Amino acid sequence: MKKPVYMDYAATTPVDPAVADEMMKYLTLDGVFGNPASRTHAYGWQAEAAVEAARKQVAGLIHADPREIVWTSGATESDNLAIKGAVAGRQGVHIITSKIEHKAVVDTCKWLEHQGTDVTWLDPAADGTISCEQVLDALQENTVLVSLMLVNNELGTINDIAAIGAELRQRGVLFHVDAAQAGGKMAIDVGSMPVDLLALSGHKVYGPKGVGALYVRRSPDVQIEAQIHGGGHERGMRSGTLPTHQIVGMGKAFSLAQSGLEEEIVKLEALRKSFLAGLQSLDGVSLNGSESNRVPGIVNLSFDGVDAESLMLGLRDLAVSSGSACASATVEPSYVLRGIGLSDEQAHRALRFSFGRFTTEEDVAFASSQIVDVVSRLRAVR
Ligand SMILES: Cc1ncc(COP(=O)(O)O)c(C=O)c1O
Repeated sequence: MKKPVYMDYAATTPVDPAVADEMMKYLTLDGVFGNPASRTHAYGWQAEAAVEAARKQVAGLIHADPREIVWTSGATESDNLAIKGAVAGRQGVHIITSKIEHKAVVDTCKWLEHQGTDVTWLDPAADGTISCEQVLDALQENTVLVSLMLVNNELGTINDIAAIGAELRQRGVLFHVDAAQAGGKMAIDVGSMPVDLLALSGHKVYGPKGVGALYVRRSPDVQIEAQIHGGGHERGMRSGTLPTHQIVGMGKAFSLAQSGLEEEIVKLEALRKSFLAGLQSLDGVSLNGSESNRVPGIVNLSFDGVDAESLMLGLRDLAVSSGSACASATVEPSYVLRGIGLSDEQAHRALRFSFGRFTTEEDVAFASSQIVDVVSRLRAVR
């Protein structure tokens, strides 16, 4: 069976072949399979050296000090560690987040809310962004943390994290940023972006699933409570034997992302233009989220008069996502699209198309022609 054209890079990316090759060297007896925490023999030392080299590569992409990188199992865990770790043991505190964060942040903040933490849930503007003023207006004397995403996973929109961070730094409020969808898609420099905690994921950047990192600023020094206890790995912040092959994979993936970043952005911008140009013959198509403040590889579109579920069924030769979560038998409209002001009906008409490193001009031309055909057909039988 011919595989559908993959247009769901925001869900996950294929592992780059160069990354897979590198990972294979860290698994078997003839490779570096030791436990990086084994201090008594060369097997451990070699594994530890590989982990530290990868730490440098991941730090490199965001211009951090390698000592500021804590390995985790993915951005979900990084978000949990950052948010719970910043609030742990503090009574009567207040935190701020938005209604369109990823579930890893939303559900973590809801859990804290149930434990008694006061949470302000900001409403984004219709373009999908949160403004500096909104954050400043929501601050209270007891605010200890703000958590916002850099790039929204459903819309591809970018928040002005540098401006918000500068204000929060002045006021001594910790700033956590979920950058899972930003890594490898835009330049990130923690030198000019005053954030304290920043979550990254391996599998969104052509690395393996099941590995991620949390950037924890050293200057000024940020203290968080560990959420997983055990052998005291990662300077006590996250215990558990480090998965050398996963970490080496994430390191290689991040170094490829760094060296190819500019070229990749140019390529994705061109693909996006071609994709949208291919849809020009259709009317009643609207882009969800800001026109300009966005990464090029994620495009969320609503099609007037067409239900996204039917559209997806018609687009059998494309792998896309609706951004809706299936809860039991009913398909809930995306809370992100509802969050930017779309009605349930409008949210049900949206699909997310995301492309990446291995997408070709032929792929996007095929995708847009399929969309034109299926949307026209569905509209004709209304
Ligand atoms: C914005 C955002 N945050 C967090 C996550 C969770 O990342 P992971 O799959 O590495 O746990 C994702 C992945 O979908 C995401 O898009």
